[in-house]
Amino acid sequence: MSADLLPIAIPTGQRPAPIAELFYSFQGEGVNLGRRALFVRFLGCNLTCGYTDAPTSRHSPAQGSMLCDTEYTWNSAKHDLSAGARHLTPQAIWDELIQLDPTTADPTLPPIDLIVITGGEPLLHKDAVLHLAHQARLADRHVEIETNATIKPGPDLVAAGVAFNAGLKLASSAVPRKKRIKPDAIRQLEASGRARWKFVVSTVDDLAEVATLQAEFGLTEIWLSPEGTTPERVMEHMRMAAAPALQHGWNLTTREHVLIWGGQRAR
Ligand SMILES: Nc1nc2[nH]cc(C(=O)O)c2c(=O)[nH]1
Ligand code: SF4
Ligand SMILES: [Mg+2]
Repeated sequence: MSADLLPIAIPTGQRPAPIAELFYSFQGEGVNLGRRALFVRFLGCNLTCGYTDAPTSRHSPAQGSMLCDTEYTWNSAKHDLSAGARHLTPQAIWDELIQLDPTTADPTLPPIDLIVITGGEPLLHKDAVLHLAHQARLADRHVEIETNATIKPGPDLVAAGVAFNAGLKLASSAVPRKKRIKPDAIRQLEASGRARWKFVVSTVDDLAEVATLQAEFGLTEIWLSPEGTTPERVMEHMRMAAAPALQHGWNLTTREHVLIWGGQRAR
């Protein structure tokens, strides 16, 4: 980890935050694809991908083709959010992560140097995320935050040295543009120099919108990610996106956990 970062001040805020799951897997997407990682998944999201508004019943039909693959973190009309969820202080989250790390039980194993913080939208729980980022830095582990890029990360989190997998949502999510495109947040993330822009794609219309957003906001590092919770859909959308990605100078990730485990939770 680079030594040019600001000094660390561990915040004292230890308000409990809602956790959907903690798990150990491979980072299934992006620049660290295939690396072993410890995952923190927070509950709650400020968007409703697949729906224009928060669904009111379990039968509310989806309006978008891009569906959220973790509806169990926010869609209370369809899921009992309290089932299996826990409220943990940021330090308790960190302590459990360390217990999940197989290196803790067997120090002969190579250490896990990556922590992935996801949701839902993890930046709704910024104090907890900041605490985890500081602890990770002290332990010389990298942090990637999977965010929907609608919330400004703030200078503290940027100074903590985390990377942002900034998953801007497209029209195919059915979320109104005003809610999913927040120019100030996008600019702050881009200016941090630590944002990789991730777009979940399944159609050529999605690709055209990626090009428009890239030009509008001057996004530098773009990753396409194939929509889907089955290996077949992931492969179909990778094949659709491959040639345009090469042509535009975009990277293309797979979703390794879907190829291996389909849509299973905590994988
Ligand atoms: N293995 C694995 N890698 C992931 N990368 C980002 C994930 C996410 O849900 O944000 C994810 C996930 O759910 N599983
Ligand atoms: S931003 Fe992510 S977690 Fe939130 S609804 Fe959209 S896909 Fe789901
Ligand atoms: Mg996922």
